Amino acid sequence: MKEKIRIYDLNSDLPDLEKKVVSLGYFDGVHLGHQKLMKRNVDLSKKYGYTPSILLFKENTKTTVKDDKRYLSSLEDKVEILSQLGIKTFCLVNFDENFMKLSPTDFIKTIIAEKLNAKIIIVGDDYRFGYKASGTVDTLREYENIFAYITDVVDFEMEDDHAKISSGHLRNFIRNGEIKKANKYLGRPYKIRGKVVHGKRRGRLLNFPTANLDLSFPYVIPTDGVYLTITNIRGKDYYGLTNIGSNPTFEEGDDKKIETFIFDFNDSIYDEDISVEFIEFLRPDFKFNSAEELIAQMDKDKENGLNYIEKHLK
Ligand SMILES: Cc1cc2nc3c(=O)[nH]c(=O)nc-3n(C[C@H](O)[C@H](O)[C@H](O)COP(=O)(O)O)c2cc1C
Ligand SMILES: Nc1ncnc2c1ncn2[C@@H]1O[C@H](COP(=O)(O)OP(=O)(O)O)[C@@H](O)[C@H]1O
Repeated sequence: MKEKIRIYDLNSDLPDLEKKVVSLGYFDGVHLGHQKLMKRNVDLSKKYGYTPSILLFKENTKTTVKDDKRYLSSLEDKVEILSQLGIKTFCLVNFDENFMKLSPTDFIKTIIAEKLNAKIIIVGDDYRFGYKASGTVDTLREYENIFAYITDVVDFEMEDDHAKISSGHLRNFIRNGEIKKANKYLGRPYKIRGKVVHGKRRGRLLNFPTANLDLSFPYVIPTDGVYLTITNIRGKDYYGLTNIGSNPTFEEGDDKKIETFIFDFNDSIYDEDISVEFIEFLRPDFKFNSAEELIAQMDKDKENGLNYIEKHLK
């Protein structure tokens, strides 16, 4: 069932005076740590009769990601996942010059108090805000009485080696092909979206047609190799094998491609929007000596994929 949500644009809509519990952060990937904040948000909203809400940026120009300009989730992905967790009002703001220049106290006064009418603010321990990220949890606490809100700080969720779960770690796990580990801390399979585009039309000749994906967003791309995946087409899920690489058997130095051979599927899906969820890394990408050797390996990949589904996913 689709959750009923509301979008409130801070740059163009009139201030929304509904009393809110607001989670603050960037929330790339909406991982288990982020999910803990949302659970707290929803619980407190229920208890006090406020609206479970979140403040998100309209653009993906977060400066703290530094040179790392790829992300785990688009705004659309975040809204989908967060609404399933019970967030009802999505407050969106441009991450522009004006916003970046707000001092911590101006951020509290204009954004938290005047525009959001936040009664409870939910953040993680390391939350920073305002010009040059100079505002901290202590700053939030300092102004609670003046602006009539309270600050609720949620503990970190930990990885098995006692590091805190972080979007940065998850981006690295995915880049290294450590899909299972990433999925564990995401709390769901890593998912990318895009449109199906034309390739070299070789797949059909090999008896392994592949849907080539043109990403709809600068997603973090898993390391080259073959993965067991779930492709969603027109609302239906299909298992399949996704190859990430530049087809070294056939061509050198070509652009990287993300292409999926979908099990039990036989239809034209050019130009359609699909999503691909990564379940398991099966093997690295190789340069084979011939198309026949590649086909023999793809047959084995299919068998391995089907065995994995039988053993772990049924
Ligand atoms: C399961 C699977 C595994 C693949 N593994 C490799 C590989 O190891 N090396 C390689 O050069 N190409 C690999 N490919 C990619 C094929 O070369 C590619 O699908 C084929 O050239 C078709 O390209 P096209 O979509 O442009 O028609 C793999 C494709 C699939 C579906
Ligand atoms: N089982 C399948 N898996 C992937 N694509 C399929 C499948 N069956 C049909 N198709 C269609 O065939 C196309 C892939 O054929 P292929 O010969 O690899 O062409 P291209 O090089 O243009 O990707 C896909 O984009 C899709 O429209």
